[in-house]
Amino acid sequence: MSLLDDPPSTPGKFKMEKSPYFHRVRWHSSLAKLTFWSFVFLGLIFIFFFRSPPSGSLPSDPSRRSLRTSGWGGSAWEKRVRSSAKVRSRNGISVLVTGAAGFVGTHVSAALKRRGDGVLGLDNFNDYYDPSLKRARQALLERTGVYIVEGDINDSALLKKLFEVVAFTHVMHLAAQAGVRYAMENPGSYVHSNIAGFVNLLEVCKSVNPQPAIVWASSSSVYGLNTKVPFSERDRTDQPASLYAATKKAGEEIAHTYNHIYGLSLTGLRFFTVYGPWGRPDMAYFFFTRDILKGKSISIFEAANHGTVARDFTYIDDIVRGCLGALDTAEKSTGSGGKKRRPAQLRVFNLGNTSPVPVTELVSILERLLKVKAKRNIMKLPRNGDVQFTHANISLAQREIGYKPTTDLQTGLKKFVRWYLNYYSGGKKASG
Ligand SMILES: O=C(O)[C@H]1O[C@H](OP(=O)(O)OP(=O)(O)OC[C@H]2O[C@@H](n3ccc(=O)[nH]c3=O)[C@H](O)[C@@H]2O)[C@H](O)[C@@H](O)[C@H]1O
Repeated sequence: MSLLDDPPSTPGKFKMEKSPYFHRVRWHSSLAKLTFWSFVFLGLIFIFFFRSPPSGSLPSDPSRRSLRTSGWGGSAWEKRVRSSAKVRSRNGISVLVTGAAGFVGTHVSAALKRRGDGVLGLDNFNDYYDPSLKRARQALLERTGVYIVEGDINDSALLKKLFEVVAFTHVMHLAAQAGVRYAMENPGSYVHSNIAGFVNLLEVCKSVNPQPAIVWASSSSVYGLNTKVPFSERDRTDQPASLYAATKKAGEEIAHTYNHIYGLSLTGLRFFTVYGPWGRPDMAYFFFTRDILKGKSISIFEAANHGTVARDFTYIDDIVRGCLGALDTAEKSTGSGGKKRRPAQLRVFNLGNTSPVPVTELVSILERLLKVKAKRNIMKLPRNGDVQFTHANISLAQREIGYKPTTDLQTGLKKFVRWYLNYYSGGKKASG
C-alpha cells in the first residue's frame, strides 16, 4: 500500500515525508491532485449556478433536519399572499406569523383570521416532530383562508419579498427551535433558528418602510436556576439551565439592541409550558398520553430527596388571548430606512397560569381522562436542561395587555384528550 493510499492521520506519521520514495511519487501526485481539485471546483460552479433554486435559497446548515423550501414568487403566488394578508375588518392589522404551522402559530393565526385581521403564515415544516401534524394544521388554516408560505426565517430574499408584496403592520414571530432537552442533541438547530433566524428577521424588519411592530415568543426557561417564586419579569435571567433557554435569553438581548438602534417596537412573551389540542408531540403531556394508551411505561422526573417537579402549565386559548393582547397594545416602530426617529416600545411579559401543578398530578389527571392506569417509572431529574419548577407572576401582563388565564389543567387536558383521541383515531399514528 502506498503512502497516498494511506494518508497520514497523526503527526507521528508525517515523519514518513522524509522517505525518498515519497519524493519520487510527489510530482505525479501533484498532477493528480491538480486534476482532482479542478474537477471539484468545476463541479461546485455547476451546482452553484445551475442547481440552486431560482427563488432564494437556504444557507447550508448540517444541523437542520429535512428542511425544504418550495418555490416562491410569480404573480399567482403574490396574489395568494396578498389575499391571505388582506385585512377584512375595520381597524384590523396585517400580520406575518412565522412558525404558523407550529402549535401556537396555528392557533394564533386562526384567531387573528377569525376577527378579520390579515394573516400570512411562514413555516419551514422541519421534521423536529412529525411533519404530518404540521401539514394537518396547515390544512386547517387553509380552510380558514390563511396561506402558509413554505420557507425559512433565515431566507432574507424571501422575507424581503414578503414585505414587498404586503406592508405588514405586525410580525408575530413564533418560528423557533423548541424543546429543552433536545438542545443537547442538536445545539446547532437552536443557534440556527433562535439566534441567526431571529437576527435575520429583525434585519429585514428594521429596513422596511413602514417597520412592523414585532411580538415574539421568548420562554419561561429564561428564569433558569432562579429560585425566587413566582417568577417576575424583574427577576434575574442570567442563569439559563439549557442551551434552549440561553438562546431565548439571547433573543431578549438581541431585541433590546434592535429596539435601541433601529426603533423597532418589540414585545417578548415568556410562555410557560403551553399545552392543548394540536399540541407538540415532543412535550410530556402529549407523549405521556400516547404512551399511557399504548401501555408503555412513562418516566416521571423527581428532584433530589424526592422533591416535586412542577410546571405552570398554560392552556393554549389563554396564550392566544395573551398574544392578541400583545399585538393590540403594541405601539408602532419608530424608525425608517434603518434609522430610529425616537425611542420605541420594548416589553417583556410572562404568560403563565399562576398555578404550578406537579408532574405526578398531570399524570393522574391523564389517567382519569384516558381511563388507563399509567406505568410510572420515577426517575431522577436528568441534568439536561430541565428545571425543577416554574411559576409565573402575571400581574404585569394583566395590567398592560389585559392577560387573564381562565383554564385550569383538568379542563385544558380534557380538551386536549378529546382532540387527541379524535385526531389519532382513523389511522393516524402519534409519533415524534
Ligand atoms: O415553558 C417553557 O418555556 C418551555 O415549556 C416546555 O418545556 P417543559 O416545561 O420542560 O415541558 P415538557 O418537556 O413538556 O415537560 C413538562 C414537565 O414534565 C417533566 N418530564 C418531561 C419528560 C419526561 O419524560 N418526564 C418528565 O417528568 C419535565 O421535567 C417537566 O417538569 C417546552 O417544551 C419548551 O419548548 C418551552 O417552551
